[in-house]
Amino acid sequence: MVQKALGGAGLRGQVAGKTALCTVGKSGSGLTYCGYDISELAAHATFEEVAYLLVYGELPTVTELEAFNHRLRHHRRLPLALKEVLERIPANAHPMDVMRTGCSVLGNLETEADFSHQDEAIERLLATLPGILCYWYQFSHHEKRIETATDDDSIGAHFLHMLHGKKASELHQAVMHASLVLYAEHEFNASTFTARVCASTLSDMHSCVAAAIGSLRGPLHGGANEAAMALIETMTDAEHAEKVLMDKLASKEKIMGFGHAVYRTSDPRNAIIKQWSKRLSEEAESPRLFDVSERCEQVMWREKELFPNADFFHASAYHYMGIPTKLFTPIFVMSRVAGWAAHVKEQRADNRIIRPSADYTGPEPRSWVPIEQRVSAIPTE
Ligand SMILES: CC(=O)SCCNC(=O)CCNC(=O)[C@H](O)C(C)(C)COP(=O)(O)OP(=O)(O)OC[C@H]1O[C@@H](n2cnc3c(N)ncnc32)[C@H](O)[C@@H]1OP(=O)(O)O
Ligand SMILES: O=C([O-])CC(=O)C(=O)O
Repeated sequence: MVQKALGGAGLRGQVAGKTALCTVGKSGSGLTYCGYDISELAAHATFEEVAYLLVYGELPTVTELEAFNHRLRHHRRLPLALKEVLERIPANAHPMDVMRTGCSVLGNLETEADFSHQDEAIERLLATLPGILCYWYQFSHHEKRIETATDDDSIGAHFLHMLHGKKASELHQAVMHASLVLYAEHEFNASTFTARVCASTLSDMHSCVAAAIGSLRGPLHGGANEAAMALIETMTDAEHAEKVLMDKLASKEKIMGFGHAVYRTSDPRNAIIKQWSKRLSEEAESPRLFDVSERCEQVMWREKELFPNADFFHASAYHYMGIPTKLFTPIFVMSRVAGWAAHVKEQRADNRIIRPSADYTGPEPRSWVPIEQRVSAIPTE
């Protein structure tokens, strides 16, 4: 017998499986990765340490981290065939489509032979996704064929180096670490659940990650950081921000970067990225974007009791680092691939195909009608 869906639309509140990777909103607003609080990880860990924690289950020792970092640096070079595909993707393509295609092409060229090679596939994806994005971006926008094998110590610094053509400052490297740590993992969010559904069919790692990229692309999920930027850049100052938001709320528009499916009072990642955005605004001596964002936060709480999620202050932070808006969501991919891959491993380790049921809402059984006797159901003009 089909059970009626608990928790209503969107499977909200339903437990759909087990994970040892992450808790979201357990104490109302908390977030942990493998038992470590997000505020501690964002303050002390590099992104690579967090990726290691997720993929291998424990924080690395000094030797393990050195070896991991070495492998990630060593694997940055893109295969020629992948570069040739990237060169054919036009400049007006959506960069998330570039990421999805890049992941897919890599899967063709370096197919995960069997699950005993999953860690190699994961490390290669972590190492190459920034290069896939920047190689396409620089070629399609500036006709430059860049070298994707930089000697930067971290994935964040490596990305900024390829994007700007010079080494990133200490501050920008620190912001990238925090940002990538914050985005790395979030339990059964839409894109991770997509990856797990794909993994549950015993599919390969690249298919799981490509499917997850497709889910992350939408503005209700990862795409919200770009949509938030599109909103705040229209705001000339805090007073104007107030007016824009009040008009939008009056016309029942959704404000991207606010609200959450699980957290009820705050998203713990917000306070952290907000602090970094403030630091960057001070460095840039350009407070407008930070000020309008802060006013948005006040208005949304006052009017709707909605709070900024991880995406909202990421918009101003990334903008202050000179990152083009359309590259915001792909950065989320560079980070979340660690979480997706960890979930794929977890699913594979204790698998049963994910196949829920549906409440049927269609017509009662009816008789077959031969085509010549059918009356069109489409209204004529
Ligand atoms: C990293 C991430 O993926 S974080 C999420 C990024 N996404 C966004 O920022 C997009 C904007 N936010 C949203 O669309 C939603 O808040 C989601 C998708 C994140 C969560 O959706 P839900 O779980 O369905 O939201 P929830 O049930 O809390 O919504 C409650 C009410 O608040 C409203 N609401 C929720 N978010 C917003 C918002 N950003 N702006 C205006 N109203 C909102 C809903 O429309 C709903 O109103 P209703 O009861 O009159 O229909
Ligand atoms: O958990 C969610 O639904 C969305 C989210 O914040 C994330 O994936 O980081």
